[in-house]
Amino acid sequence: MIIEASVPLKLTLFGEHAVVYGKPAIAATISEFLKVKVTKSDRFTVVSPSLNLKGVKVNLDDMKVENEQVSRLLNYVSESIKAVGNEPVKVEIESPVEPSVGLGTSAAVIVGTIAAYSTFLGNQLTKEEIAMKSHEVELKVQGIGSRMDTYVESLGGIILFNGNKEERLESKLSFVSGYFKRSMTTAEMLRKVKEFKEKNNNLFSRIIDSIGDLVMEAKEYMVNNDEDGIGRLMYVNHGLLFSMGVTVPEVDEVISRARNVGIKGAKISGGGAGGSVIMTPDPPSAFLLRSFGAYVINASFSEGGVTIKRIR
Ligand SMILES: Nc1ncnc2c1ncn2[C@@H]1O[C@H](COP(=O)(O)OP(=O)(O)OP(=O)(O)O)[C@@H](O)[C@H]1O
Ligand SMILES: C[C@@](O)(CCO)CC(=O)[O-]
Ligand SMILES: [Mg+2]
Repeated sequence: MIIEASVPLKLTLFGEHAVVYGKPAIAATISEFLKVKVTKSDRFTVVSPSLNLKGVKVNLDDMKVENEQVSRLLNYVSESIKAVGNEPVKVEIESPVEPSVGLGTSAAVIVGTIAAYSTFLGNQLTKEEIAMKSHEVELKVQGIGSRMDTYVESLGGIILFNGNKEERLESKLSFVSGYFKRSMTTAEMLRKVKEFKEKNNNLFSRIIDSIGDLVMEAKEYMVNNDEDGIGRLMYVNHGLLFSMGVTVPEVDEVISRARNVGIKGAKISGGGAGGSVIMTPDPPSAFLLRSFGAYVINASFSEGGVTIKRIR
């Protein structure tokens, strides 16, 4: 039997990082999908051609991986397997993008593995159950993190996260997105933001309060399809992320240039330190991203979240 889960990647439209400290945020699934295939096997194996390990196949028997770098790359997969069962399987991951680009690849690996492996074991979970289990795994591996990425990729759509509530949003707005090489993973950036918080507690509170306020304003602009309003807030959100050290010069340059050439809005999307950048869909947006070396992706919104099918 072969089970395949297809998981949409996501954009964080507003509120990344602040959401980890209880502030609202908006995320949306896009039309790029990561696939996880689970097949019967006599030993645990993970195959992921997009992981830059020069074609190494890793044997996860006993869930022990000797090489530390490999272990770090695979711990989202191995912890997801452990959360579901212990019957040996081969897990194959096929990603449309490189790992760690701010598009929720970590969440997609977890959601896909949990969805496919639990179905393989005859225990089909609801999307809410997949979301909940996936968040536990992401938190365990990263140490810090919100439920936003795992939830939106499990259920799909445009979702406002506000405290422990989720609100589905309808909007005709669209975004252009491209990603840059990252200098650190989201887990590392989350620790950096925590250090910033510890050194600047009052300031940090005021910055994330402002992010929270602009997210609630952005919600109104989203549902009213107001691209000018959304664009203005994208630059403000980016500036507040800059102030906490979440951005890198290459990305700040492209955002600055975007404003200079009249693009309505631009900001990073996701964990930062490079990674994904989103812009309003003005004529020069995709060209500008490419001219700065970004890889442009299909950022049109998708609905429905994770899908699971039996291949054989
Ligand atoms: N194709 C893949 N195969 C196996 N593991 C992957 C794959 N893609 C991502 N991962 C895992 O996810 C990690 C990257 O997670 P990270 O949170 O840094 O990026 P992201 O989820 O794309 O960004 P963000 O959380 O900001 O949206 C990788 O180090 C690896 O452990
Ligand atoms: C940076 C962050 O806010 C979004 C990453 O996509 C982390 C999280 O919410 O767990
Ligand atoms: Mg992630």
